Amino acid sequence: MGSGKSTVGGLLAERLGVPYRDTDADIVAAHGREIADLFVDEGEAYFRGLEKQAVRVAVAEHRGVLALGGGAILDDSTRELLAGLPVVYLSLDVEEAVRRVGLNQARPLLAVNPRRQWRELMDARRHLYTEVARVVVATDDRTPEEVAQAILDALKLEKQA
Ligand SMILES: Nc1ncnc2c1ncn2[C@@H]1O[C@H](COP(=O)(O)OP(=O)(O)O)[C@@H](O)[C@H]1O
Ligand SMILES: O=C(O)C1=C[C@@H](OP(=O)(O)O)[C@@H](O)[C@H](O)C1
Ligand SMILES: [Mg+2]
Repeated sequence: MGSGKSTVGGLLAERLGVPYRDTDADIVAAHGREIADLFVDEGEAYFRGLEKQAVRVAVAEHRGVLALGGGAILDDSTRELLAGLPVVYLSLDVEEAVRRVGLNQARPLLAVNPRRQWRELMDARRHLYTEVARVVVATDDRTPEEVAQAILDALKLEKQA
């Protein structure tokens, strides 16, 4: 959360001349409810079920850049689905994450004590991000444009003619 997946994903797609898609946006569009409302009204487990399905559909039909929600890789079968794909892990440190999204109402998992919550989530997830990623790109001290360029360099990608 806050590493810039949704922001940089759009820029990267533009640079590559391919479509961009975000599974959180797909869930909101399909269910007509914001992510925070789904968490509060239905609970995290319900949201994770929708997310698992949204990732499946997007990976099957989308050809372009796909941004996932930060918790999508908690699901074993989602990690299996991502194996072999050019997955990018955008990293950042806790202080920068809190600056970007601390106490952000759209992110229910950070709504209370964001610094501690973010640190705990990362301690639990870091090994999963590393497991699924083909490349890791640090986003601290980089603009979204610089992050997009760093991804292109790391994956050795360029726009097709
Ligand atoms: N490299 C960056 N430097 C500074 N702010 C950023 C950067 N990338 C994203 N942001 C800002 O951080 C917030 C979270 O970005 P977002 O793309 O929604 O992250 P994610 O999808 O990983 O949670 C947004 O306000 C966005 O403008
Ligand atoms: O890390 C998480 O568990 C979550 C990350 C969010 O997406 P971003 O990573 O795009 O903020 C969103 O899916 C939801 O609030 C849960
Ligand atoms: Mg996002």
